[in-house]
Amino acid sequence: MQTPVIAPSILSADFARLGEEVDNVLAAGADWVHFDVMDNHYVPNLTIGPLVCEALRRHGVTAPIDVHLMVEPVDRLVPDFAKAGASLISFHPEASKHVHRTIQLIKAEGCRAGLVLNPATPLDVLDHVLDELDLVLLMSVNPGFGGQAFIPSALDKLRRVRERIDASGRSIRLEIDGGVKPDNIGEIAAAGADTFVAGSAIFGKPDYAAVIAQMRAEIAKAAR
Ligand SMILES: O=C(CO)[C@H](O)[C@H](O)COP(=O)(O)O
Ligand SMILES: [Fe+2]
Repeated sequence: MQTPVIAPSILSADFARLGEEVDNVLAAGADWVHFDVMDNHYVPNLTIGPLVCEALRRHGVTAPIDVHLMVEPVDRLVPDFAKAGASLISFHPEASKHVHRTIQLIKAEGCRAGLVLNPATPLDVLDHVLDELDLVLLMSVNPGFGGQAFIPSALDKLRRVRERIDASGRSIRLEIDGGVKPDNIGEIAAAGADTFVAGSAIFGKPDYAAVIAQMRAEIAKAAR
């Protein structure tokens, strides 16, 4: 297993104090900042764009910023996020007319590229592009909102994507997003995830360090 990564979703942070919230969660042991971009078109919600990403970089955030684009169309925003300081950019195949081209665009802009599969998206979207990817992001809720319950069928899907990644021989991260909590993160890790997004489970508690430590302990237990 690659070194586990904990990527708190700032969707559940206090946006009025965003810089401080990100500083606090990174000081509490988080690895990446998961940055959810919603456009009220691909998903029925509206969040934040490149200006906020750039503001976090200007604030002094040096950790990887993991941009999850829930927008349609995708390509127009890729250079803006790259300039704003995104480290990874992931997108949904349904939102791009030319998935291979969008992956190449993200990489040409100097970012790592991820493809996001919704709960009902079949795995064959990975055919012909898996070798081009740095990350596969499996949604374990339908995209659009934080605080939803983990959909159990994501576990079997994780196992199947893990097999495909291992068979590819490449170091592609397998990220899970939606309803991840200390009490289910062990079985999620055992099913093959190595990168864990959690929004409400972390920002909904007063002690971020305690939740992150509990998550790491559960992941370590699952690896034994
Ligand atoms: O992409 C997302 C929603 O579309 C969020 O990253 C995700 O829902 C995280 O929130 P939580 O951990 O509260 O489920
Ligand atoms: Fe997300």
